Amino acid sequence: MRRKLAAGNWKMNGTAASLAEVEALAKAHPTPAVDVLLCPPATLIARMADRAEGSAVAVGGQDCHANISGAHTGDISAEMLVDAGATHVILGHSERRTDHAETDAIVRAKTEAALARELVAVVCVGETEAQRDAGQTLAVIKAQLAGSLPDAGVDGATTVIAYEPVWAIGTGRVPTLEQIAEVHDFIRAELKDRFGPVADGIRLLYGGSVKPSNAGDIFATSNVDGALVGGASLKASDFSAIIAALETA
Ligand SMILES: O=C(CO)COP(=O)(O)O
Repeated sequence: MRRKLAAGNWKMNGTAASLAEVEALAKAHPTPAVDVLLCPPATLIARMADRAEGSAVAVGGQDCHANISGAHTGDISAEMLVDAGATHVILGHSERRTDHAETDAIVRAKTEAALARELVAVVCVGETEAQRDAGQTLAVIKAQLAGSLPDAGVDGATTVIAYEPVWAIGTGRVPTLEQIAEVHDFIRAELKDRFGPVADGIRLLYGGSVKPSNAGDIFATSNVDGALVGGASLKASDFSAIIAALETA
């Protein structure tokens, strides 16, 4: 049985004042029936980890470098994330793939670095609108999974996959439940093909315009084990409602 996961990605949002949201969230869910994760910008990781200590809220990064240290101005290593108190890291988000030209090979190298430092890797895949319109969705997901995941170390304890259709991120547009189920079932089958029975333990998150109003339906969908939430994770009240929907799904 996979334990469900509600993950929030704050992206480039949040300052010290935002940490009050973490305290509110921790207070609202002292013993949640699902895992809860918040991934703030790098500047807030250590402070958020301090505030979340002793609570059920885990803290993660939004990216890490493939190397452990060195001359990489502006970058952060997996080891530094661990040192700051992170237990997870989002890798290969479509905004990183676009803004920083991250290829599948780069995402794979970063994932290897994360797994080597025992960070749970939340690896993101998802098609653009043009790719969906061209009927390429499953082929795109297949290639991203094949290229972004390492051969060794991937299992339910170490790795989470987030399916985030690029056209659904921040747009208020959500795929139909059938479309979500099709992709999630496909991802599960691909993971089983490559990794065998351990693939059954890998959580599959849906991401893209998840709100309190649509979370219940999405969480009832085949092979959806939680969500990677952007905008609606910034306010404790919204994210809390999504956590509650996941707890009762
Ligand atoms: O990209 C996302 C999470 O990583 C989704 O963002 P939104 O929930 O704001 O659409």
